[in-house]
Amino acid sequence: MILPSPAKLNLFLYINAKRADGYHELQTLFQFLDFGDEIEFELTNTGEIELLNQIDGVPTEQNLIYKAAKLLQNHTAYHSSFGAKIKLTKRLPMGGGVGGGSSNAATVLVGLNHLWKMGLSLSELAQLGLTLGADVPIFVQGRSAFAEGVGEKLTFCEPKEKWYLVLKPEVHISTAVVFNDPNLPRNTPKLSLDQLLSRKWGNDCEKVVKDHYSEVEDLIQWLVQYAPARLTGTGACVFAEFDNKEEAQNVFSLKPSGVSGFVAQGCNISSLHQTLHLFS
Ligand SMILES: C[C@](O)(CO)[C@H](O)COP(=O)(O)OP(=O)(O)OC[C@H]1O[C@@H](n2ccc(N)nc2=O)[C@H](O)[C@@H]1O
Ligand SMILES: Nc1ncnc2c1ncn2[C@@H]1O[C@H](COP(=O)(O)OP(=O)(O)OP(=O)(O)O)[C@@H](O)[C@H]1O
Repeated sequence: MILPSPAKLNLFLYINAKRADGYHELQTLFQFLDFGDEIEFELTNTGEIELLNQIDGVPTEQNLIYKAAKLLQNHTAYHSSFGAKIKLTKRLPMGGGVGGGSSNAATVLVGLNHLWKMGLSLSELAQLGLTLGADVPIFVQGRSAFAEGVGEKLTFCEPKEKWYLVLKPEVHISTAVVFNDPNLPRNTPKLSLDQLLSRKWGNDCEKVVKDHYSEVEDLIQWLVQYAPARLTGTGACVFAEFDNKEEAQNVFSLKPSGVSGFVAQGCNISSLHQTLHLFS
């Protein structure tokens, strides 16, 4: 079985506080894209989790695909003979702010729960997923949402499904480093979703990321000539929104050299959940 592992954008992202455990309280609007990785599963009865390909620089034990499969496997001893061979087709930039690793973890949790017939609900899987990363629950739930807490308190909503040009400069940005930056704004007042929806959208990480990475600043400056543009997550990807695919593709064809990217449409039901008919 082959399942999609889509990207997300943070259409806005505000940081409201730093918690005692070091994590930050956020208010963010997540939407999925109809573009992402793919994960192929073959069931086995060996009890082993085998990754058929590796990600450069990520040891198997740290690969979120492996961690998610082990987490689910260890959740009930009853299923201990269930194993899987897993193959990843990677298209999403790593450390890009489009949630590739978290999405991979969620596709494995939802996919193996289905294939191993474990019967866990999406809420139970989201709770398990939160132990792997703050962005895993949204991918498990599979519906666009306004997120609070560290990203796990979800209010589902349906932002316009616009077309996006997503571009990545040639830099890798660590989420932890951005959140640890002393100059990061951490006190944006919490607002209601209605208040946030009616304002111009922004990302509190953008200024510190631009200050440290001139490539990000330059790319945003270039993109805003054509359309509203900003950072997703903690970067490095930036995105611009368009009303139709042609306009997005036109600007893509003009992109500066050394920059990679893709054009995709926002979607309020993730391609994973559409494939598994989870909401039909
Ligand atoms: C920036 C976002 O992508 C927005 O969607 C997410 O909040 C990040 O989610 P993620 O990549 O799943 O992040 P995690 O792997 O859980 O955390 C990586 C590191 O980022 C910091 N972190 C992350 C999320 C959060 N709400 N506050 C934080 O301070 C912590 O230092 C943590 O050690
Ligand atoms: N299956 C995986 N796919 C991608 N990255 C993985 C995976 N497993 C572990 N990682 C590690 O997680 C790091 C972050 O990867 P990811 O692609 O999720 O970043 P991101 O898009 O910035 O995420 P976010 O938007 O959630 O901050 C990588 O640099 C890599 O070391």
